[in-house]
Amino acid sequence: MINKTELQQQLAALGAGYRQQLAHELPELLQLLNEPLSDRLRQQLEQRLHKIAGSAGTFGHAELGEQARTLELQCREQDNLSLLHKHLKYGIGHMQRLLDSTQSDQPATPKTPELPGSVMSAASHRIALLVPNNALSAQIGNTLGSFGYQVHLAEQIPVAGDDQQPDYDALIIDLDPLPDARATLQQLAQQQPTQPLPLLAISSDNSFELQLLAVRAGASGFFSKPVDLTALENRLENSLNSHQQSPARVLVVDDDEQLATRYLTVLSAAGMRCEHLQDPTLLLHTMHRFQPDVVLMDINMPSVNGAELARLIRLHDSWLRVPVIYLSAESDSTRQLAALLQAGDDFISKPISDQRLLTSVTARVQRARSISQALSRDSLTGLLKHADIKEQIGLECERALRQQQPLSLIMLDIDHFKRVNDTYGHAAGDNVIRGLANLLRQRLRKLDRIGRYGGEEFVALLPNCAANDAATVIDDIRQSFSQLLFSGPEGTFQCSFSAGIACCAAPDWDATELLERADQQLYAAKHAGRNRVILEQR
Ligand SMILES: Nc1nc2c(ncn2[C@@H]2O[C@H](COP(=O)(O)OP(=O)(O)OP(=O)(O)O)[C@@H](O)[C@H]2O)c(=O)[nH]1
Repeated sequence: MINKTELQQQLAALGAGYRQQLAHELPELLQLLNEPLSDRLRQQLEQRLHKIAGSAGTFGHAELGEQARTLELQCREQDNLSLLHKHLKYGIGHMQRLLDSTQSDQPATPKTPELPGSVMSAASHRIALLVPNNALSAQIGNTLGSFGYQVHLAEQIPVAGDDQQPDYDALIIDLDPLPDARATLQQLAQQQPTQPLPLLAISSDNSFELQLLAVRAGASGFFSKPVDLTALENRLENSLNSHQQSPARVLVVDDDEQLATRYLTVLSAAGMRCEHLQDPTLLLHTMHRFQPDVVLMDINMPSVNGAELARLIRLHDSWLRVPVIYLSAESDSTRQLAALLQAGDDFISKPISDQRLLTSVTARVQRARSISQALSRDSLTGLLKHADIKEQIGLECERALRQQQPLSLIMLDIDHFKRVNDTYGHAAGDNVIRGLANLLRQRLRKLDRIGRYGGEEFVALLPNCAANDAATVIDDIRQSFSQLLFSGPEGTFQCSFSAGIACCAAPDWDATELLERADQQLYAAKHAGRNRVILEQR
């Protein structure tokens, strides 16, 4: 991701290019007015003014853009051609003067947009622990360590560095031993950066007042004592996930190359992945290849209009969840509504400021992602549902065969889970399921696929991973899981799981029965006494 200075330089270069283009375009428009105004000429002028009206504001020439919009409307509505001719001549001359009044070596650059916090990679998260009680801090440290977090003990509130980026990803704080918990929370509230990092507070004081102070300090979790450690880890993971999502993917469909480049520069600088599509005939191919989270669509393009393209996207079930936002210089609200009725989700009128563009796209992506998550993910664990993980098995097998790489499939089942439910209750059982799901997610790689296959049964797919390596990884996770302490009404308890592994690899690439083969190994592990991993021998 580029920094603020680089972004400013890039925007300044784009602004200079745009200014140069206007410096050619305006005299050309004036030249056209040397001829009498025909219907064809009037149409041509309307289109060219429309383009300026939609872009000038974005490049910092707001007044010039408004003048272009007024003239565009006059081209559309004024029947008296000689009067129109006079208005156009005067108006375009005024635009020329406005352009001249901005220094060519200092292009009118709009305010640089605020960049959201940096997007983290999948690397293990660093957690600062301000928990002076040794026993509690050891319990939390051990549990989080099992989940793969790097835990650091802090003696005082970690202070953000000069660049406002603290060297930890989340803070867990026990308020009880502090001399003044309220003052500490107030101090935290004051030093919050624009995008606060996850904060989890622990206290035996459950009062409304303290919880409110915690919220003001940016807390995303509040835990009473005794602390339910797996619930704490679960909240930590959710907070980190919403804080550090993978970059948004934005497809910009616009025939105006300069404007599209500016959108791409602004959005990319905020960490988004962007593509510009100029040739509408490549739309379906690009959607398929790039898989955008959101499409920004121009309305008026030479060969096809944006509403038609939005309808084309909506013909396909797999893209129903992708929002289409029209970015258009169309100011007529009846036409805007007509475009929305055909397809599409929102309308943003050009010119659009960089900040508004960023905010609109970010909000749309977040909403589309949470809807998609709710539809395809299991609500208890956030893992893929049965049908989705089965689909992934098919896709990953095809990919493994194509790339001639091994693919390991692991089936896991929690041992004697009925007994857990019967002894500690269904809610405690749910906590165990969630704990195993989080452990798998934290310890496996980003490219691995994990699904909840049945009640307490899970499937993990490890691409480009040989059977022996998969066995080592999952056995390590098995040991960590068996050491986790879960909380029930009668006190704490521990659980274990059994796992079976099958792999398709050279020279045998048969992937069709992979799931069944892993299931047989799982059955063998249960039969051999549980709490073990059995690898298919071939
Ligand atoms: N708490 C909770 N329990 C569930 C859920 N889904 C399934 N279960 C329970 O999981 C238990 C599974 O029990 P069994 O299939 O008999 O197996 P087990 O007791 O785990 O024994 P082994 O697999 O042989 O080690 C059943 O009691 C289900 O009711 C869930 O979402 N939450």
